[in-house]
Amino acid sequence: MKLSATDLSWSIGGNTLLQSISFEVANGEFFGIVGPNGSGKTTLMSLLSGIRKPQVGSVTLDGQPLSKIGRRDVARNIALVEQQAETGERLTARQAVELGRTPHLGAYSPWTQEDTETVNRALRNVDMDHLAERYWHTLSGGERQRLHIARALAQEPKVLLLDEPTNHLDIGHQIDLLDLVGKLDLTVVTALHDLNHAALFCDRIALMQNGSLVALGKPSEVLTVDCIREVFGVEAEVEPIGQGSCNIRFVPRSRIHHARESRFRAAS
Ligand SMILES: Nc1ncnc2c1ncn2[C@@H]1O[C@H](COP(=O)(O)OP(=O)(O)OP(=O)(O)O)[C@@H](O)[C@H]1O
Repeated sequence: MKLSATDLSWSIGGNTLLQSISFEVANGEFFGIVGPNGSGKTTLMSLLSGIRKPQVGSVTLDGQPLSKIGRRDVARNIALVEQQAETGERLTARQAVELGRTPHLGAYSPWTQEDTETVNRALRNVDMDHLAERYWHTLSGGERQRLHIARALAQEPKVLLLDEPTNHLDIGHQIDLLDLVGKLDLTVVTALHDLNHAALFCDRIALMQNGSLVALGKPSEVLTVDCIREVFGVEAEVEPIGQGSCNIRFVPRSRIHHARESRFRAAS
């Protein structure tokens, strides 16, 4: 399913959080949103998911404005994993994932064996099937995060929106999760902080700064030395590795100064 943002703006209390954002995410694309803290990634996600309504502009799903699609149909098509989602309920891991089936259930479509299988598959996909009967409050931050993803997978959406999905996960589960999500037959939009992960997994990247979209393209087109310096204030070496991807090596400022001084001492 194609997801489009056209001229999106959003303000609160006189502060402009998003300004004139436009892009299209193709069916099946893995699309990353990167940018420093406070650049507007979460705000953008909330508009793309329909949680917030744009004050200016529109979000469309296969050309149809979200505002014209009923809440239930939006939930059947779009799943959002929020950055700080919590549940205060006394639920087991399995019950938390079963909530993902809610948009598909109704008076004439009760729970079936197929729903159970969908939930089992989602639990297996995030490596949480062995903890399915554990209570939520007994699980670690990373295990809970994996369940949030499983709940979204159980929803069987066409578009998966992830706001920093690798938070709390160890490196093995970070890579497994992005790999899994990339292989699903879904349109994926994910906010990511790790630029190397964005470069490795995303087909294209949108770079945000102060509520504006400042670059859009393949990872190696967006994550250039100049762009990383300008937007993140960090020095880096970038090595293109083909197919629009790249490896980034960050260089702390103190080491740059140190290297320059060493060269100076060697020359004098
Ligand atoms: N309800 C609100 N009222 C006022 N300011 C807000 C509100 N929500 C967010 N902001 C501000 O808007 C800016 C963008 O926030 P947002 O959460 O979208 O950024 P982000 O890119 O997701 O940041 P992070 O990487 O830290 O998660 C921030 O400066 C934030 O403080």
